[in-house]
Amino acid sequence: MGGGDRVSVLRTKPIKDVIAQGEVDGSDGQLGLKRRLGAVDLTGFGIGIVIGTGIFTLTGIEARDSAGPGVVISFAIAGVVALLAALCYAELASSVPTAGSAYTYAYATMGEIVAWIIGWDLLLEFALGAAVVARGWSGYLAELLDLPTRWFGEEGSTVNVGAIAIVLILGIVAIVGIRESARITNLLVLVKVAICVFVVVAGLFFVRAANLTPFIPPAEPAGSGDDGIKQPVTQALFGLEPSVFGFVGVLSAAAVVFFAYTGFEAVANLGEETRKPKRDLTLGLLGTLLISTVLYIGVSLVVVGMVPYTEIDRGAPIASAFESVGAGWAAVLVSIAAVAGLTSVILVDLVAMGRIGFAIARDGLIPPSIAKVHPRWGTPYRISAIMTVAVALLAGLLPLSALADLVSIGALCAFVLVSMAVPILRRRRPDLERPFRVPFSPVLPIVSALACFYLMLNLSVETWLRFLAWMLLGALIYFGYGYRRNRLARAS
Ligand SMILES: NC(=[NH2+])NCCC[C@H](N)C(=O)O
Repeated sequence: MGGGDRVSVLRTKPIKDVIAQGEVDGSDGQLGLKRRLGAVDLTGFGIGIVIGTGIFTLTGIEARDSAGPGVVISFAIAGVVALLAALCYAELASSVPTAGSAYTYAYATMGEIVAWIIGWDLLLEFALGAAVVARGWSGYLAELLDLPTRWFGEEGSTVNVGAIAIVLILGIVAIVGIRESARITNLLVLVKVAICVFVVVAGLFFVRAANLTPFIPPAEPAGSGDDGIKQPVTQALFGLEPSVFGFVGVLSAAAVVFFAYTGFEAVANLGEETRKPKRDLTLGLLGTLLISTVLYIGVSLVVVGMVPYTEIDRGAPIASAFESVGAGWAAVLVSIAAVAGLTSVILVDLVAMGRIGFAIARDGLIPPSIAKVHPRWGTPYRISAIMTVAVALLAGLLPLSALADLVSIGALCAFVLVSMAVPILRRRRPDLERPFRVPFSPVLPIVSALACFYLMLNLSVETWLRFLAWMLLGALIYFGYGYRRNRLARAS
């Protein structure tokens, strides 16, 4: 199944090459990473990147503007869709452990151009994920410590010093070592998960049934806000009347809060650094998703149960819910959890981003010299350093909060393709060893792809246009460089 007999943009990378590449040991000094992680570390990285801005801010906005207490159902729906994608990831990651995740699976199944599209898409998701959250981190810290918004705030700051600083510091941690990154991530995860559990348990005492009825407020026409390129693609395509609340509101909130689940795929990028990848990648991916879904449902239920949805705070819904019942001290804890959460999200985004870039550069689709692994730290330090600086500049100079949807569309696009890769790989390489198998294939992977695509259609026309612009830039780079210069092209 080599590429030589195919139109070259569709050439595929033989699966045995993919596996051999992943097994190169970093200690040879060459293009290989070192195996230093176990199942707990992987789950730590997963929860590290998942629980962050989403639960701490989107809960309030979506409950108030779109779903009411039904936002709990939105979190559950988004969690189920993410879980379907995670099952598909688990099958591919455990049978073909790599640093490139979706990019590499596509290279082995759907061909080079699709691989490049996913790789380029993942770079967008992870780089922008880090930048958007760094911006939020800075704003949160400014509020907590009363820092000047000129340098730290979201609005009106020219150069966001806080965002640049946090990206550079965490970028250095990511470069210095995967063990160091794992230790810090695990610590931050412990803090935020403990506080989330506390929020759920303590919050239950303040839940009032009256706040939860009606659970899904009746649908009503939306205000005039969502016109033109701001409207969801579904609405633009099918001419649906814009409405909020009701079941439609719950669904559109599910598309937005999906952001809160994005990032778990980062675990699949650590396949070459895991000691027992065949077992632990599955545990890491599914463990992350199960724990996060339970916590999200618990936290959102408590928030809408404590405060009438019409009065929920848009900026800091959880902290102010506790303030409103006179437990202001709990609000401090919640702020600590938020800062810990956002910090770990940025760190894991930077770690994963380096692995994706590493895998692409190793294949020569971008210059292979930047894939070099540091002899002592065992990390792809060149590509990580280049991308960290790029992310710091982005986060420092651009008001990014509007771009969070671009992170979601990037994740969803990868999920669609990963889901499709599962049945394709089963037919092409039927006797590959598969430590984990998605149940009910191909039905479940197809449902997963359709559900992710449906959520993509719920994002705005504007987001789609930006996404297409990024892809166009990618096409220029591919045909200008990678198409001719990559390893498979040179070998044929
Ligand atoms: N690669 C990413 N998708 N990064 C962003 C992760 C955002 C995270 N799920 C949150 O709620 O804050």
